[in-house]
Amino acid sequence: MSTLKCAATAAISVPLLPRLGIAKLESWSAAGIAFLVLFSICWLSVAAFSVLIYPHYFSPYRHLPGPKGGHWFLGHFPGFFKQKYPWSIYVDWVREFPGVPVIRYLTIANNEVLVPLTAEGMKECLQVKCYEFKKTEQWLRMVLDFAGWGIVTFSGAAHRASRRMLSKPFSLSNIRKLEPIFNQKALELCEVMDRICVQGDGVIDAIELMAKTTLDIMGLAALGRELSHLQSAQSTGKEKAATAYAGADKSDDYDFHDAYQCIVSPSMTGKILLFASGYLNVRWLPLQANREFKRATAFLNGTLLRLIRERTAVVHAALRAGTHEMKESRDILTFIAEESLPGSDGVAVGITEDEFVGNLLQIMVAGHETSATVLTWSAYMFAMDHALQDRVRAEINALLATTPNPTYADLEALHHTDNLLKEVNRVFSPAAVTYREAAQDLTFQGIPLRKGTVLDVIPAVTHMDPQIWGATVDDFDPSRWEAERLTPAQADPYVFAGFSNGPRICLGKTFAWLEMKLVLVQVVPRFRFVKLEEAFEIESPGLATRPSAMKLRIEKIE
Ligand code: HEM
Repeated sequence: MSTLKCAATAAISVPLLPRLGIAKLESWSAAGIAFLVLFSICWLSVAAFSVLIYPHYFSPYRHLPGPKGGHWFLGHFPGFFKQKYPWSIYVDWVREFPGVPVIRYLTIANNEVLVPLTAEGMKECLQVKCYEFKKTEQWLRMVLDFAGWGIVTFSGAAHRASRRMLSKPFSLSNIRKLEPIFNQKALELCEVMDRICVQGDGVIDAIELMAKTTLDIMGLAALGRELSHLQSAQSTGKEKAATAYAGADKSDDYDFHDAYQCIVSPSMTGKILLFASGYLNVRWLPLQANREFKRATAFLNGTLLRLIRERTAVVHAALRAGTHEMKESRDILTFIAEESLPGSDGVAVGITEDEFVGNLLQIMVAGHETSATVLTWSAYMFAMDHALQDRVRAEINALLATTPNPTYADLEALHHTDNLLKEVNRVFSPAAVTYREAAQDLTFQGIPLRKGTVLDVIPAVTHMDPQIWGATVDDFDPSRWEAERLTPAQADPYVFAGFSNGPRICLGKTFAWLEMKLVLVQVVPRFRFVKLEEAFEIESPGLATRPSAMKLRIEKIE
Protein backbone atom coordinates (compact mmCIF):
# COMPACT_ATOMS: atom_id res chain seq x y z
CA MET A 1 0.00 0.00 0.00
CA SER A 2 2.78 2.44 0.91
CA THR A 3 4.44 1.49 -2.40
CA LEU A 4 1.30 2.63 -4.23
CA LYS A 5 1.11 5.81 -2.18
CA CYS A 6 4.78 6.57 -2.93
CA ALA A 7 4.16 5.99 -6.65
CA ALA A 8 1.16 8.37 -6.53
CA THR A 9 3.15 10.99 -4.58
CA ALA A 10 6.03 10.75 -7.08
CA ALA A 11 3.66 10.99 -10.07
CA ILE A 12 1.97 14.08 -8.64
CA SER A 13 5.29 15.70 -7.73
CA VAL A 14 7.07 15.25 -11.11
CA PRO A 15 5.15 18.12 -12.89
CA LEU A 16 5.97 20.41 -9.94
CA LEU A 17 9.75 20.08 -10.42
CA PRO A 18 10.06 22.53 -13.41
CA ARG A 19 7.67 25.01 -11.75
CA LEU A 20 9.78 24.99 -8.58
CA GLY A 21 12.90 25.38 -10.72
CA ILE A 22 14.38 22.11 -9.46
CA ALA A 23 14.62 20.37 -12.86
CA LYS A 24 13.66 21.18 -16.46
CA LEU A 25 12.37 17.77 -17.60
CA GLU A 26 12.54 18.43 -21.36
CA SER A 27 11.98 14.84 -22.39
CA TRP A 28 9.89 11.81 -21.33
CA SER A 29 13.02 9.96 -20.25
CA ALA A 30 14.02 12.85 -17.98
CA ALA A 31 10.52 12.79 -16.48
CA GLY A 32 10.83 9.01 -16.04
CA ILE A 33 14.15 9.34 -14.22
CA ALA A 34 12.68 12.13 -12.03
CA PHE A 35 9.76 9.83 -11.20
CA LEU A 36 12.09 6.99 -10.17
CA VAL A 37 14.24 9.30 -8.05
CA LEU A 38 11.20 10.79 -6.29
CA PHE A 39 9.64 7.39 -5.82
CA SER A 40 12.86 6.00 -4.29
CA ILE A 41 13.23 8.99 -1.94
CA CYS A 42 9.61 8.68 -0.85
CA TRP A 43 9.77 4.88 -0.40
CA LEU A 44 13.05 4.99 1.53
CA SER A 45 11.74 7.80 3.77
CA VAL A 46 8.57 5.84 4.56
CA ALA A 47 10.59 2.67 5.17
CA ALA A 48 13.08 4.49 7.41
CA PHE A 49 10.22 6.08 9.33
CA SER A 50 8.33 2.82 9.84
CA VAL A 51 11.43 0.79 10.77
CA LEU A 52 13.47 3.27 12.79
CA ILE A 53 11.09 5.86 14.19
CA TYR A 54 7.45 4.69 14.30
CA PRO A 55 7.80 1.61 16.59
CA HIS A 56 9.92 3.54 19.10
CA TYR A 57 8.26 6.99 19.16
CA PHE A 58 4.75 6.86 17.64
CA SER A 59 3.25 3.38 17.90
CA PRO A 60 0.31 3.15 20.30
CA TYR A 61 1.89 -0.10 21.60
CA ARG A 62 5.25 1.51 22.45
CA HIS A 63 4.40 1.82 26.15
CA LEU A 64 3.54 -1.88 26.54
CA PRO A 65 6.11 -3.81 28.56
CA GLY A 66 8.41 -6.03 26.55
CA PRO A 67 12.00 -7.14 26.04
CA LYS A 68 14.50 -4.33 25.64
CA GLY A 69 17.36 -4.07 23.19
CA GLY A 70 17.20 -5.96 19.93
CA HIS A 71 18.84 -5.51 16.55
CA TRP A 72 18.29 -2.10 14.86
CA PHE A 73 16.48 -3.75 11.91
CA LEU A 74 15.65 -7.33 12.98
CA GLY A 75 14.44 -6.44 16.48
CA HIS A 76 14.30 -9.55 18.69
CA PHE A 77 14.07 -11.93 15.71
CA PRO A 78 17.70 -13.22 16.00
CA GLY A 79 16.85 -14.45 19.53
CA PHE A 80 14.53 -17.04 17.96
CA PHE A 81 17.56 -18.75 16.40
CA LYS A 82 19.38 -19.06 19.73
CA GLN A 83 16.72 -20.80 21.80
CA LYS A 84 16.64 -24.48 22.84
CA TYR A 85 12.93 -25.05 22.17
CA PRO A 86 10.93 -23.02 19.62
CA TRP A 87 9.17 -21.34 22.55
CA SER A 88 12.00 -20.84 25.07
CA ILE A 89 12.23 -17.12 24.37
CA TYR A 90 8.55 -16.65 25.28
CA VAL A 91 9.03 -18.57 28.55
CA ASP A 92 11.95 -16.26 29.38
CA TRP A 93 9.61 -13.32 28.77
CA VAL A 94 6.74 -14.70 30.88
CA ARG A 95 9.23 -15.02 33.73
CA GLU A 96 10.72 -11.58 33.09
CA PHE A 97 7.27 -9.94 33.14
CA PRO A 98 5.27 -11.79 35.82
CA GLY A 99 1.60 -10.82 35.94
CA VAL A 100 1.82 -8.68 32.78
CA PRO A 101 -1.15 -9.55 30.52
CA VAL A 102 0.37 -8.54 27.17
CA ILE A 103 3.93 -7.73 26.07
CA ARG A 104 5.28 -6.32 22.82
CA TYR A 105 8.40 -7.40 20.94
CA LEU A 106 9.86 -6.37 17.58
CA THR A 107 10.57 -8.71 14.70
CA ILE A 108 11.92 -8.33 11.13
CA ALA A 109 11.87 -4.66 10.00
CA ASN A 110 10.86 -3.81 13.57
CA ASN A 111 7.32 -5.03 12.94
CA GLU A 112 5.51 -5.15 16.26
CA VAL A 113 4.12 -8.37 17.72
CA LEU A 114 2.03 -8.69 20.88
CA VAL A 115 2.09 -11.77 23.11
CA PRO A 116 -0.69 -12.53 25.63
CA LEU A 117 0.93 -14.02 28.73
CA THR A 118 -2.11 -15.05 30.79
CA ALA A 119 -4.96 -17.56 30.62
CA GLU A 120 -7.42 -14.64 30.43
CA GLY A 121 -5.62 -13.33 27.36
CA MET A 122 -5.72 -16.81 25.77
CA LYS A 123 -9.44 -17.01 26.50
CA GLU A 124 -10.21 -13.61 25.02
CA CYS A 125 -8.23 -14.35 21.85
CA LEU A 126 -9.21 -17.99 21.27
CA GLN A 127 -12.73 -18.11 22.65
CA VAL A 128 -14.48 -14.80 23.27
CA LYS A 129 -13.12 -12.95 20.22
CA CYS A 130 -12.10 -15.95 18.13
CA TYR A 131 -13.61 -14.61 14.91
CA GLU A 132 -12.35 -11.07 15.47
CA PHE A 133 -8.92 -12.56 14.82
CA LYS A 134 -7.64 -14.44 11.77
CA LYS A 135 -4.49 -16.32 10.82
CA THR A 136 -1.66 -13.88 10.06
CA GLU A 137 -0.62 -12.96 6.52
CA GLN A 138 3.03 -13.83 7.32
CA TRP A 139 2.12 -17.30 8.59
CA LEU A 140 -0.11 -17.92 5.58
CA ARG A 141 2.76 -17.02 3.24
CA MET A 142 4.93 -19.51 5.15
CA VAL A 143 2.54 -22.47 5.07
CA LEU A 144 0.23 -22.16 2.06
CA ASP A 145 2.63 -24.03 -0.26
CA PHE A 146 2.45 -27.17 1.86
CA ALA A 147 -0.85 -26.67 3.67
CA GLY A 148 -3.06 -25.03 1.05
CA TRP A 149 -6.42 -23.44 1.80
CA GLY A 150 -8.60 -25.35 4.23
CA ILE A 151 -9.86 -25.48 7.78
CA VAL A 152 -6.52 -24.54 9.37
CA THR A 153 -5.77 -21.58 7.10
CA PHE A 154 -9.32 -20.27 6.62
CA SER A 155 -10.75 -17.57 8.86
CA GLY A 156 -14.29 -16.29 9.53
CA ALA A 157 -17.20 -17.76 7.59
CA ALA A 158 -14.98 -20.02 5.44
CA HIS A 159 -13.53 -21.56 8.61
CA ARG A 160 -16.99 -22.11 10.12
CA ALA A 161 -18.11 -23.85 6.91
CA SER A 162 -15.05 -26.18 6.87
CA ARG A 163 -15.56 -26.98 10.54
CA ARG A 164 -19.23 -27.87 9.87
CA MET A 165 -18.23 -30.02 6.91
CA LEU A 166 -15.61 -31.97 8.88
CA SER A 167 -17.46 -32.29 12.18
CA LYS A 168 -18.98 -35.69 11.34
CA PRO A 169 -15.80 -37.67 10.58
CA PHE A 170 -14.23 -36.17 13.72
CA SER A 171 -17.20 -36.94 15.98
CA LEU A 172 -16.50 -39.22 18.94
CA SER A 173 -18.72 -41.98 17.53
CA ASN A 174 -16.80 -42.00 14.25
CA ILE A 175 -13.39 -41.89 15.91
CA ARG A 176 -14.24 -44.89 18.08
CA LYS A 177 -14.76 -46.81 14.85
CA LEU A 178 -11.13 -46.11 13.94
CA GLU A 179 -9.86 -48.23 16.84
CA PRO A 180 -8.98 -51.20 14.56
CA ILE A 181 -6.77 -48.91 12.46
CA PHE A 182 -4.96 -47.55 15.52
CA ASN A 183 -4.47 -51.09 16.85
CA GLN A 184 -3.30 -52.50 13.53
CA LYS A 185 -0.64 -49.82 13.16
CA ALA A 186 0.41 -50.03 16.82
CA LEU A 187 0.96 -53.77 16.34
CA GLU A 188 2.95 -53.17 13.14
CA LEU A 189 5.10 -50.74 15.10
CA CYS A 190 5.70 -53.47 17.69
CA GLU A 191 6.74 -55.88 14.91
CA VAL A 192 9.27 -53.35 13.63
CA MET A 193 10.60 -52.78 17.15
CA ASP A 194 10.77 -56.53 17.65
CA ARG A 195 12.88 -56.89 14.49
CA ILE A 196 15.17 -54.12 15.66
CA CYS A 197 15.69 -55.93 18.97
CA VAL A 198 16.20 -59.37 17.47
CA GLN A 199 18.04 -58.62 14.22
CA GLY A 200 19.40 -55.13 14.81
CA ASP A 201 21.27 -53.27 17.53
CA GLY A 202 18.19 -52.43 19.60
CA VAL A 203 18.49 -48.73 18.82
CA ILE A 204 15.57 -46.82 17.35
CA ASP A 205 15.09 -43.30 16.09
CA ALA A 206 11.89 -42.72 18.05
CA ILE A 207 10.69 -39.71 16.09
CA GLU A 208 11.15 -41.50 12.78
CA LEU A 209 9.29 -44.62 13.92
CA MET A 210 6.47 -42.68 15.58
CA ALA A 211 6.07 -40.38 12.58
CA LYS A 212 5.85 -43.39 10.26
CA THR A 213 3.28 -44.99 12.55
CA THR A 214 1.05 -41.93 12.77
CA LEU A 215 1.49 -41.19 9.07
CA ASP A 216 0.37 -44.73 8.21
CA ILE A 217 -2.61 -44.22 10.53
CA MET A 218 -3.47 -41.00 8.69
CA GLY A 219 -3.09 -42.80 5.36
CA LEU A 220 -5.88 -45.20 6.33
CA ALA A 221 -8.01 -42.79 8.36
CA ALA A 222 -7.80 -39.78 6.06
CA LEU A 223 -7.09 -41.22 2.62
CA GLY A 224 -8.25 -44.83 2.86
CA ARG A 225 -4.77 -45.83 1.57
CA GLU A 226 -2.11 -48.10 2.95
CA LEU A 227 1.00 -45.91 2.91
CA SER A 228 3.27 -48.70 4.27
CA HIS A 229 5.91 -46.48 5.82
CA LEU A 230 6.25 -48.86 8.75
CA GLN A 231 6.83 -51.82 6.45
CA SER A 232 9.76 -49.97 4.93
CA ALA A 233 11.00 -48.62 8.26
CA GLN A 234 13.92 -51.01 8.39
CA SER A 235 14.84 -51.06 4.73
CA THR A 236 16.60 -48.54 2.57
CA GLY A 237 17.22 -47.73 -1.08
CA LYS A 238 15.82 -50.28 -3.50
CA GLU A 239 14.22 -52.33 -0.77
CA LYS A 240 12.39 -49.23 0.39
CA ALA A 241 11.21 -48.40 -3.10
CA ALA A 242 9.88 -51.91 -3.42
CA THR A 243 7.88 -51.93 -0.21
CA ALA A 244 7.01 -48.31 0.43
CA TYR A 245 3.75 -46.87 -0.51
CA ALA A 246 2.00 -50.06 -1.60
CA GLY A 247 2.60 -49.64 -5.29
CA ALA A 248 -0.09 -47.31 -6.49
CA ASP A 249 1.20 -44.04 -5.08
CA LYS A 250 4.88 -44.75 -5.53
CA SER A 251 7.00 -42.05 -7.08
CA ASP A 252 10.52 -43.46 -7.48
CA ASP A 253 11.56 -43.98 -3.89
CA TYR A 254 9.99 -40.77 -2.60
CA ASP A 255 7.06 -40.96 -0.22
CA PHE A 256 4.86 -38.97 2.17
CA HIS A 257 7.35 -39.41 5.00
CA ASP A 258 10.23 -38.06 2.90
CA ALA A 259 8.10 -35.11 1.81
CA TYR A 260 7.04 -34.24 5.37
CA GLN A 261 10.60 -34.71 6.67
CA CYS A 262 11.73 -32.07 4.22
CA ILE A 263 9.01 -29.69 5.43
CA VAL A 264 9.10 -30.23 9.20
CA SER A 265 12.79 -30.98 9.57
CA PRO A 266 14.61 -28.79 7.04
CA SER A 267 18.27 -27.75 7.11
CA MET A 268 19.17 -24.45 8.80
CA THR A 269 18.95 -22.76 5.37
CA GLY A 270 15.52 -24.33 4.98
CA LYS A 271 14.46 -22.97 8.36
CA ILE A 272 15.67 -19.46 7.52
CA LEU A 273 13.85 -19.64 4.17
CA LEU A 274 10.66 -20.85 5.88
CA PHE A 275 10.58 -17.91 8.30
CA ALA A 276 11.80 -15.40 5.70
CA SER A 277 9.06 -16.53 3.30
CA GLY A 278 6.57 -14.94 5.70
CA TYR A 279 7.98 -11.54 4.77
CA LEU A 280 9.55 -11.91 1.31
CA ASN A 281 9.17 -14.20 -1.67
CA VAL A 282 12.33 -16.27 -1.25
CA ARG A 283 11.13 -19.51 -2.79
CA TRP A 284 12.48 -18.56 -6.24
CA LEU A 285 16.08 -18.41 -4.95
CA PRO A 286 18.17 -21.14 -6.64
CA LEU A 287 19.06 -22.98 -3.43
CA GLN A 288 19.08 -26.69 -2.65
CA ALA A 289 16.72 -26.14 0.30
CA ASN A 290 14.19 -24.49 -2.04
CA ARG A 291 14.50 -27.29 -4.59
CA GLU A 292 13.85 -29.88 -1.88
CA PHE A 293 10.90 -27.87 -0.55
CA LYS A 294 9.37 -27.59 -4.04
CA ARG A 295 9.80 -31.29 -4.69
CA ALA A 296 8.05 -32.10 -1.40
CA THR A 297 5.12 -29.71 -1.94
CA ALA A 298 4.70 -30.81 -5.57
CA PHE A 299 4.62 -34.45 -4.47
CA LEU A 300 2.06 -33.82 -1.73
CA ASN A 301 -0.20 -31.57 -3.81
CA GLY A 302 0.06 -33.77 -6.91
CA THR A 303 -0.52 -37.07 -5.10
CA LEU A 304 -3.51 -35.80 -3.14
CA LEU A 305 -5.06 -34.21 -6.21
CA ARG A 306 -4.75 -37.49 -8.09
CA LEU A 307 -6.28 -39.47 -5.23
CA ILE A 308 -9.14 -36.97 -4.94
CA ARG A 309 -9.94 -37.15 -8.66
CA GLU A 310 -9.80 -40.95 -8.71
CA ARG A 311 -11.91 -41.42 -5.58
CA THR A 312 -14.45 -38.74 -6.44
CA ALA A 313 -14.99 -40.23 -9.91
CA VAL A 314 -15.56 -43.72 -8.49
CA VAL A 315 -17.78 -42.61 -5.59
CA HIS A 316 -19.90 -40.21 -7.67
CA ALA A 317 -20.40 -42.79 -10.44
CA ALA A 318 -21.48 -45.40 -7.87
CA LEU A 319 -23.78 -42.95 -6.10
CA ARG A 320 -25.44 -42.03 -9.39
CA ALA A 321 -25.82 -45.70 -10.31
CA GLY A 322 -27.23 -46.47 -6.84
CA THR A 323 -24.49 -49.06 -6.22
CA HIS A 324 -22.39 -47.16 -3.68
CA GLU A 325 -21.86 -49.04 -0.47
CA MET A 326 -21.76 -46.57 2.41
CA LYS A 327 -19.31 -48.08 4.89
CA GLU A 328 -19.87 -47.70 8.61
CA SER A 329 -16.53 -45.96 9.06
CA ARG A 330 -15.28 -43.93 6.14
CA ASP A 331 -11.96 -42.23 5.59
CA ILE A 332 -12.12 -38.46 5.24
CA LEU A 333 -11.40 -38.47 1.51
CA THR A 334 -14.30 -40.88 0.85
CA PHE A 335 -16.53 -38.93 3.23
CA ILE A 336 -15.95 -35.64 1.38
CA ALA A 337 -16.35 -37.38 -1.99
CA GLU A 338 -19.71 -38.82 -0.88
CA GLU A 339 -20.87 -35.52 0.57
CA SER A 340 -19.89 -33.52 -2.52
CA LEU A 341 -22.15 -35.19 -5.11
CA PRO A 342 -23.61 -32.29 -7.11
CA GLY A 343 -27.37 -31.99 -6.67
CA SER A 344 -27.38 -33.88 -3.36
CA ASP A 345 -27.83 -32.29 0.06
CA GLY A 346 -24.32 -33.34 1.18
CA VAL A 347 -22.32 -31.06 3.47
CA ALA A 348 -19.48 -30.79 0.95
CA VAL A 349 -21.47 -29.92 -2.19
CA GLY A 350 -19.65 -27.15 -4.08
CA ILE A 351 -16.24 -27.77 -2.49
CA THR A 352 -13.50 -26.70 -4.90
CA GLU A 353 -10.61 -29.00 -5.78
CA ASP A 354 -8.18 -26.58 -4.14
CA GLU A 355 -10.13 -26.64 -0.89
CA PHE A 356 -10.43 -30.43 -1.02
CA VAL A 357 -6.64 -30.75 -1.48
CA GLY A 358 -6.01 -28.10 1.21
CA ASN A 359 -8.14 -29.85 3.81
CA LEU A 360 -6.43 -33.18 3.18
CA LEU A 361 -2.96 -31.60 3.23
CA GLN A 362 -3.79 -29.99 6.57
CA ILE A 363 -5.36 -33.02 8.17
CA MET A 364 -2.39 -35.16 7.08
CA VAL A 365 0.22 -32.82 8.54
CA ALA A 366 -1.73 -31.70 11.64
CA GLY A 367 -2.75 -35.28 12.28
CA HIS A 368 0.57 -37.10 12.21
CA GLU A 369 3.41 -34.82 13.29
CA THR A 370 1.74 -33.71 16.52
CA SER A 371 0.84 -37.16 17.83
CA ALA A 372 4.23 -38.54 16.73
CA THR A 373 5.96 -35.78 18.68
CA VAL A 374 3.99 -36.53 21.87
CA LEU A 375 4.71 -40.26 21.55
CA THR A 376 8.41 -39.54 21.01
CA TRP A 377 8.71 -37.29 24.06
CA SER A 378 6.78 -39.92 26.05
CA ALA A 379 9.34 -42.57 25.03
CA TYR A 380 12.13 -40.16 25.93
CA MET A 381 10.69 -39.48 29.38
CA PHE A 382 10.26 -43.25 29.90
CA ALA A 383 13.95 -43.68 29.08
CA MET A 384 14.87 -40.91 31.52
CA ASP A 385 12.65 -42.18 34.33
CA HIS A 386 12.22 -45.95 34.65
CA ALA A 387 9.91 -45.64 37.64
CA LEU A 388 7.57 -43.64 35.43
CA GLN A 389 7.53 -46.25 32.67
CA ASP A 390 7.08 -49.05 35.23
CA ARG A 391 4.07 -47.24 36.69
CA VAL A 392 2.45 -46.77 33.28
CA ARG A 393 3.30 -50.35 32.26
CA ALA A 394 1.79 -51.76 35.47
CA GLU A 395 -1.39 -49.78 34.87
CA ILE A 396 -1.68 -51.01 31.26
CA ASN A 397 -0.85 -54.62 32.19
CA ALA A 398 -3.50 -54.57 34.92
CA LEU A 399 -6.07 -53.41 32.39
CA LEU A 400 -5.03 -55.95 29.74
CA ALA A 401 -5.14 -58.78 32.29
CA THR A 402 -8.86 -58.29 32.75
CA THR A 403 -9.73 -56.63 29.44
CA PRO A 404 -7.59 -57.81 26.51
CA ASN A 405 -9.56 -55.61 24.08
CA PRO A 406 -10.10 -52.39 26.03
CA THR A 407 -12.92 -50.08 25.00
CA TYR A 408 -12.77 -46.31 24.80
CA ALA A 409 -14.14 -46.06 28.37
CA ASP A 410 -11.46 -48.50 29.65
CA LEU A 411 -8.76 -46.38 28.05
CA GLU A 412 -10.26 -43.23 29.57
CA ALA A 413 -9.73 -44.81 32.99
CA LEU A 414 -5.94 -45.25 32.45
CA HIS A 415 -5.13 -42.29 34.59
CA HIS A 416 -1.30 -42.64 34.86
CA THR A 417 -1.20 -42.84 31.07
CA ASP A 418 -3.55 -39.89 30.84
CA ASN A 419 -1.41 -37.84 33.22
CA LEU A 420 1.72 -38.76 31.27
CA LEU A 421 0.22 -37.52 28.00
CA LYS A 422 -1.00 -34.31 29.64
CA GLU A 423 2.42 -33.62 31.14
CA VAL A 424 4.17 -34.30 27.82
CA ASN A 425 1.75 -31.88 26.18
CA ARG A 426 2.47 -29.31 28.89
CA VAL A 427 6.26 -29.52 28.81
CA PHE A 428 6.78 -30.34 25.11
CA SER A 429 3.66 -28.83 23.58
CA PRO A 430 3.89 -30.05 19.95
CA ALA A 431 2.08 -27.06 18.45
CA ALA A 432 4.80 -24.71 19.65
CA VAL A 433 3.45 -21.49 18.18
CA THR A 434 0.15 -20.31 16.76
CA TYR A 435 -0.37 -16.91 15.26
CA ARG A 436 -3.31 -14.53 15.11
CA GLU A 437 -3.94 -11.14 13.50
CA ALA A 438 -6.70 -8.66 14.41
CA ALA A 439 -9.22 -8.95 11.55
CA GLN A 440 -10.71 -5.58 12.56
CA ASP A 441 -10.14 -2.81 15.10
CA LEU A 442 -10.97 -4.24 18.53
CA THR A 443 -10.14 -4.11 22.21
CA PHE A 444 -7.95 -6.86 23.62
CA GLN A 445 -7.14 -7.12 27.33
CA GLY A 446 -8.25 -3.49 27.56
CA ILE A 447 -5.79 -2.43 24.83
CA PRO A 448 -7.25 -0.88 21.65
CA LEU A 449 -5.87 -3.04 18.81
CA ARG A 450 -5.72 -1.83 15.23
CA LYS A 451 -6.71 -4.15 12.38
CA GLY A 452 -3.64 -6.10 11.28
CA THR A 453 -1.97 -6.23 14.72
CA VAL A 454 -0.20 -9.57 15.13
CA LEU A 455 -0.43 -11.78 18.23
CA ASP A 456 1.73 -14.83 18.97
CA VAL A 457 -0.41 -17.30 20.93
CA ILE A 458 2.03 -19.63 22.66
CA PRO A 459 0.86 -22.62 24.76
CA ALA A 460 4.18 -22.62 26.66
CA VAL A 461 3.49 -19.22 28.25
CA THR A 462 0.79 -20.69 30.50
CA HIS A 463 2.29 -24.21 30.52
CA MET A 464 5.62 -22.97 31.90
CA ASP A 465 4.53 -20.03 34.03
CA PRO A 466 5.88 -20.33 37.61
CA GLN A 467 3.05 -18.09 38.80
CA ILE A 468 0.63 -20.88 37.82
CA TRP A 469 2.73 -24.00 38.47
CA GLY A 470 4.93 -22.83 41.33
CA ALA A 471 8.52 -23.79 42.02
CA THR A 472 8.18 -27.20 40.28
CA VAL A 473 7.18 -25.67 36.96
CA ASP A 474 10.26 -27.02 35.16
CA ASP A 475 9.97 -30.54 36.60
CA PHE A 476 8.44 -33.27 34.50
CA ASP A 477 5.84 -34.58 36.93
CA PRO A 478 2.76 -36.34 35.50
CA SER A 479 1.27 -36.67 38.99
CA ARG A 480 0.69 -32.90 39.10
CA TRP A 481 -2.41 -33.69 36.99
CA GLU A 482 -4.05 -35.70 39.81
CA ALA A 483 -7.38 -33.93 40.33
CA GLU A 484 -6.79 -33.40 44.04
CA ARG A 485 -3.41 -31.73 43.41
CA LEU A 486 -4.58 -29.23 40.80
CA THR A 487 -5.12 -25.70 42.10
CA PRO A 488 -7.98 -23.65 40.61
CA ALA A 489 -5.44 -21.65 38.58
CA GLN A 490 -3.89 -24.84 37.15
CA ALA A 491 -7.30 -26.35 36.41
CA ASP A 492 -8.35 -23.28 34.39
CA PRO A 493 -9.16 -24.78 30.95
CA TYR A 494 -7.34 -21.92 29.21
CA VAL A 495 -4.07 -22.77 30.98
CA PHE A 496 -3.77 -26.11 29.16
CA ALA A 497 -3.44 -24.74 25.64
CA GLY A 498 -1.71 -27.62 23.84
CA PHE A 499 -4.78 -28.29 21.67
CA SER A 500 -5.77 -24.61 21.59
CA ASN A 501 -9.27 -23.67 22.73
CA GLY A 502 -12.56 -22.16 21.61
CA PRO A 503 -14.19 -22.55 18.19
CA ARG A 504 -10.79 -23.41 16.65
CA ILE A 505 -9.80 -26.01 19.24
CA CYS A 506 -7.96 -28.94 17.64
CA LEU A 507 -10.48 -30.88 15.59
CA GLY A 508 -8.46 -34.06 16.06
CA LYS A 509 -8.08 -33.92 19.85
CA THR A 510 -10.19 -37.02 20.55
CA PHE A 511 -8.60 -38.80 17.58
CA ALA A 512 -5.11 -38.00 18.90
CA TRP A 513 -5.88 -38.99 22.47
CA LEU A 514 -7.29 -42.40 21.48
CA GLU A 515 -4.52 -43.02 18.95
CA MET A 516 -1.71 -42.14 21.39
CA LYS A 517 -3.20 -44.25 24.17
CA LEU A 518 -3.66 -47.28 21.92
CA VAL A 519 -0.08 -47.04 20.68
CA LEU A 520 1.16 -46.89 24.29
CA VAL A 521 -1.13 -49.77 25.30
CA GLN A 522 0.49 -52.00 22.66
CA VAL A 523 4.09 -50.83 22.95
CA VAL A 524 4.72 -50.22 26.66
CA PRO A 525 3.96 -53.78 27.90
CA ARG A 526 6.26 -55.23 25.21
CA PHE A 527 9.30 -52.91 25.29
CA ARG A 528 11.42 -51.00 27.78
CA PHE A 529 12.93 -47.67 26.68
CA VAL A 530 16.50 -47.01 27.76
CA LYS A 531 18.46 -43.77 27.53
CA LEU A 532 21.43 -43.44 25.18
CA GLU A 533 24.16 -40.90 25.78
CA GLU A 534 23.79 -39.63 22.21
CA ALA A 535 22.76 -35.95 22.20
CA PHE A 536 19.82 -34.88 20.12
CA GLU A 537 18.76 -31.60 18.57
CA ILE A 538 15.42 -29.91 18.65
CA GLU A 539 14.00 -28.24 15.56
CA SER A 540 14.39 -24.64 16.65
CA PRO A 541 13.23 -22.27 15.40
CA GLY A 542 10.28 -24.25 14.16
CA LEU A 543 6.52 -24.56 14.31
CA ALA A 544 6.58 -27.72 16.48
CA THR A 545 8.51 -28.89 19.57
CA ARG A 546 10.14 -31.68 17.63
CA PRO A 547 13.49 -33.43 17.99
CA SER A 548 15.20 -33.83 14.61
CA ALA A 549 16.21 -37.34 15.67
CA MET A 550 15.80 -39.19 18.97
CA LYS A 551 17.98 -42.27 19.38
CA LEU A 552 16.82 -44.59 22.19
CA ARG A 553 17.65 -48.17 23.09
CA ILE A 554 14.74 -50.58 23.36
CA GLU A 555 14.67 -53.88 25.24
CA LYS A 556 12.11 -56.56 24.67
CA ILE A 557 10.12 -57.55 27.76
CA GLU A 558 9.77 -61.35 27.70
C1 HEM B 1 -1.11 -34.43 20.21
C2 HEM B 1 -1.72 -34.21 19.09
C3 HEM B 1 -2.23 -32.87 18.63
C4 HEM B 1 -1.99 -31.62 19.10
C5 HEM B 1 -1.13 -31.22 20.28
C6 HEM B 1 -2.73 -30.70 18.27
C7 HEM B 1 -2.75 -29.33 18.45
C8 HEM B 1 -3.53 -28.46 17.70
C9 HEM B 1 -3.59 -27.03 17.90
C10 HEM B 1 -2.82 -26.24 18.94
C11 HEM B 1 -4.43 -26.53 16.98
C12 HEM B 1 -4.83 -25.06 16.79
C13 HEM B 1 -3.94 -24.41 15.75
C14 HEM B 1 -4.29 -22.95 15.51
O1 HEM B 1 -5.33 -22.49 15.92
O2 HEM B 1 -3.50 -22.27 14.86
C15 HEM B 1 -4.92 -27.63 16.20
C16 HEM B 1 -5.82 -27.51 15.16
C17 HEM B 1 -6.19 -28.55 14.37
N1 HEM B 1 -5.84 -29.88 14.52
FE1 HEM B 1 -4.71 -30.66 15.97
N2 HEM B 1 -3.38 -31.41 17.31
C18 HEM B 1 -3.12 -32.74 17.49
C19 HEM B 1 -3.57 -33.80 16.74
C20 HEM B 1 -4.41 -33.68 15.66
C21 HEM B 1 -4.90 -34.80 14.88
C22 HEM B 1 -4.57 -36.26 15.16
C23 HEM B 1 -5.67 -34.27 13.88
C24 HEM B 1 -6.41 -34.96 12.78
C25 HEM B 1 -6.51 -36.25 12.62
C26 HEM B 1 -5.68 -32.82 14.06
C27 HEM B 1 -6.35 -31.94 13.26
C28 HEM B 1 -6.45 -30.59 13.50
C29 HEM B 1 -7.21 -29.68 12.67
C30 HEM B 1 -8.02 -30.06 11.43
C31 HEM B 1 -7.06 -28.41 13.22
C32 HEM B 1 -7.68 -27.10 12.73
C33 HEM B 1 -8.89 -26.76 13.60
C34 HEM B 1 -9.53 -25.43 13.25
O3 HEM B 1 -8.82 -24.48 12.87
O4 HEM B 1 -10.75 -25.35 13.40
N3 HEM B 1 -4.90 -32.51 15.14
N4 HEM B 1 -4.35 -28.80 16.66
